[in-house]
Amino acid sequence: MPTEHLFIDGALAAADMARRITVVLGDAIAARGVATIALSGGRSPRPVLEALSDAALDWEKVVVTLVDERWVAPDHADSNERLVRETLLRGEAARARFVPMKNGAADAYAGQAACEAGFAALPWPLDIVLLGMGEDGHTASLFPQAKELAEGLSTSALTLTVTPPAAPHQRMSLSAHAILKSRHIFLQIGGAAKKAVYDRALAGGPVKELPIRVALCQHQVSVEVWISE
Ligand SMILES: O=C1O[C@H](COP(=O)(O)O)[C@@H](O)[C@H](O)[C@H]1O
Repeated sequence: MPTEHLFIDGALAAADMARRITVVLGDAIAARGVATIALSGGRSPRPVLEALSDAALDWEKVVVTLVDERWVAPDHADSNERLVRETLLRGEAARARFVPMKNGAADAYAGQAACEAGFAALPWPLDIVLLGMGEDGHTASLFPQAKELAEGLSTSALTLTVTPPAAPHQRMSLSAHAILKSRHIFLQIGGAAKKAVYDRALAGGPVKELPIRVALCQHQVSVEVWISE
């Protein structure tokens, strides 16, 4: 079972999560000289990343990358790289090394090999994989109904290309294998609708219907969940 941190307010949850991330990254630097974190996109992480940006960390020793990315230019409004650059990689935190998922290839399928090579060169296991969840139960870009979902759940590669069935843009995503090859999984669940999906995912059912189960229902890596109303 995941460890749950319960908050009445999303801002308090975000501040607490940022504090916990700071501790884990600081401990990683002390133990191994480097700390690694993979971040999700979407709306949920914004306040966490803004708070984390002010953390007193040796940012030169921090590697920041992504859990998933939309195949759009890095200045596009839907770009997760843009989100991370605008919210986290400011001030002292700009000294962190950012490893993007998007590269210069014409599309995500053509860019897959270079993306995988970039991830293979990271120091594994990653210290933190910060996940979000959609109301359809997707996490990273592992979408229910996606034709690539079976691959995402079974491949030994770290990344894969996904065309979401009902969301815009081709995506790059961490595979389930990569998500579980981390020291800590942190998950944000904000609002009643997501909480209901989260509860359903904990209760059971096939991973292909609620892919978030891949992170929640396993014994490989510790999971902490920040839940807010
Ligand atoms: O498409 C995505 O959605 C999920 C959830 O996003 P949110 O806006 O509801 O927080 C996100 O975790 C994932 O990284 C993103 O690409």
